[in-house]
Amino acid sequence: MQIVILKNSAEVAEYGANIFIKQLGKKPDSVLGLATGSTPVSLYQSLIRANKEQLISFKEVTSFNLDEYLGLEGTHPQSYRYFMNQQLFEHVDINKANTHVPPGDAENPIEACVGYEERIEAAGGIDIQLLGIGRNGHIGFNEPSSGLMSRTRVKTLTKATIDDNARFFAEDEYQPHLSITMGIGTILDARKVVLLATGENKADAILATVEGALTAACPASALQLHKNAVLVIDEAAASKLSDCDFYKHIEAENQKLLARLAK
Ligand SMILES: N[C@@H]1[C@@H](O)[C@H](O)[C@@H](COP(=O)(O)O)O[C@@H]1O
Repeated sequence: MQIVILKNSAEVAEYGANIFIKQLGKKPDSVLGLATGSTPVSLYQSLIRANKEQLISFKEVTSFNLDEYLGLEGTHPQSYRYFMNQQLFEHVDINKANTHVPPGDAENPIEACVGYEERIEAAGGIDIQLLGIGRNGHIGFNEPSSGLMSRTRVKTLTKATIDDNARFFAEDEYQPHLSITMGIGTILDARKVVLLATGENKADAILATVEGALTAACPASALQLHKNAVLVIDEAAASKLSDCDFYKHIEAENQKLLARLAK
């Protein structure tokens, strides 16, 4: 796991955005795995800017989002489809027909999950998957106890996640307690994974992800198995790691080596 510790959330967003900008420069028809939540919003803003400045194009991009609330239509303001339209898709030159979010209004959610996996496979698999992390270590909506090889399926949300996300719903509004989410196995199949985390309230989850055991109790710890996973985190999210200086030293050495090889 590559661990990049930066000063603040603005630097995290910029670093993360540059990974995606480079990816699209190298492969304009990339298959992107996208995420929702508040953490990736600034990264999406950087991508929108880069698109407007014609540094990158989304014309040939296909995208697959991690998850969706079960029971919400894509037009519902709290649905993740709506979020993606608002935060990214409507501001860049992407062909909306090539954007995929699990269907929260599927009549048969079980079949819809199988179909989602088939579409990812037909697109050639995900080149680069963006992730946030829940306070309990969830990725997508893979809550603690999720199978480490799981595929896209219906998942019940924990009370902690429902409470954390309650801020997005009005008090009298229906808040779903079920979701459709890519599985941990689906995420691990992506050729590259970029997890962003900022703020002190993510410090325990980051500690468990980086230094804890590989366990379904912390779904993000599965990234320890990934060949090409990078964690981009700020000082606050890194604050419980045992040796931040060592992680920073490794990263500085990595960068030196890359700079030497690029000459
Ligand atoms: N399903 C999403 C996750 O994909 C996201 O990582 C998490 C953290 O969100 P935030 O970035 O707002 O802390 O929230 C939700 O539960």
